[in-house]
Amino acid sequence: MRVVNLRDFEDVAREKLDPVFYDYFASGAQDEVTVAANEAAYRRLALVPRILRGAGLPSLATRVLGCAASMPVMLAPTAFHRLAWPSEGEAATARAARDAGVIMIAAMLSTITVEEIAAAGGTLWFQLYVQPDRGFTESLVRRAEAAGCRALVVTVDSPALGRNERGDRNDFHDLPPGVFCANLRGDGWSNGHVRQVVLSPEISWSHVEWLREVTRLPILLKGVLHPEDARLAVENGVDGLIVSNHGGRQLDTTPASIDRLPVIADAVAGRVPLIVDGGVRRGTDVVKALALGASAVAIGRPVLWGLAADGSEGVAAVLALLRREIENALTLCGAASAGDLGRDQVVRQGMP
Ligand SMILES: Cc1cc2nc3c(=O)[nH]c(=O)nc-3n(C[C@H](O)[C@H](O)[C@H](O)COP(=O)(O)O)c2cc1C
Ligand SMILES: O=C(O)C(=O)c1ccccc1
Repeated sequence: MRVVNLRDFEDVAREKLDPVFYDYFASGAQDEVTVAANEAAYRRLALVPRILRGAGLPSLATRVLGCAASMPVMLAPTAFHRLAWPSEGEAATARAARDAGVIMIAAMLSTITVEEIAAAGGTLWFQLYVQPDRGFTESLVRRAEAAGCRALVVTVDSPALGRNERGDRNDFHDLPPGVFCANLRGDGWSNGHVRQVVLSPEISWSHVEWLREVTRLPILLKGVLHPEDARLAVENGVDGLIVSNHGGRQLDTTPASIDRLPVIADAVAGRVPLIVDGGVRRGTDVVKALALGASAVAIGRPVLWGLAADGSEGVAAVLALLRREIENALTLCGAASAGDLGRDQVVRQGMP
């Protein structure tokens, strides 16, 4: 099959993957209302091009929290890459990210260690699920720092695990033999089994305050949907926000993340950069997010589809396709860069 866009990669991946692993990657919580909503919301937004601006070819390069990126797209943290590409897992993903010049957010629940991921040499941020054991949490932060990670992404939409019914039907509750949560192994605390990860309802702003003391890395909160929480985050010294519903995998029936971006952008009023993820599949989706106030987007599943299809080269192909689409969409919008886009260039389809 000839692969010409990001969605095509899902078809290739579905053919190659163990159906249980495919379901793990593709699925969301319960009725998967939010999974569908994330993509549907982009379709309901319309782009209004400006004309005759003589913008020339657009420039995609950007900086987010001091990190240079060749385009405003990063790799969202996703667990368990060795389920998609058993031989190398996250190492293959990290090479593609490095070669494309994009930021990879390494998941705490990676199947090789953060040090092994960092060995690729690209720009890495580290995603953390705060564990009730503060000593253990701090040791993870120190490892991420020592490995050269440039920001800490604290996932805050997971006071419990979402109810994944495809996983229940498939009886998929732990990793296959030989695959582990590599960062959680070998210090006596854990042997790397998924069940030992605590998604705790006790995590609160006090943990964010504590992390602020523990590390000098920029801290982003991932999974913000309420503007009041965005305001509180800024007041608590957070450096950036990821507007996200976890790709519809946590609380089902949350709004599409792109539909929350404008209210959150109003609440933070430019004080910290915003990243949005969930349902980004097209260059036009990226342009809509940028016009509505995002500094960058993050992509989750498309990276896993590329990885499952062809390892590092598959991820590289996904990023190359998306880059071309963003360039094309910006050009057709009359914009020389993201900064040229106005919020007035995104309207609701069907509205004037
Ligand atoms: C298979 C899979 C595993 C994920 N694992 C994590 C994780 O460990 N930590 C986290 O913060 N988000 C995790 N996410 C959520 C992603 O970071 C991101 O929010 C989401 O995938 C974006 O939606 P998209 O897949 O539609 O691009 C995961 C998502 C998927 C699909
Ligand atoms: O699958 C996920 O989305 C995820 O974030 C997660 C959380 C806990 C264990 C495994 C994966």
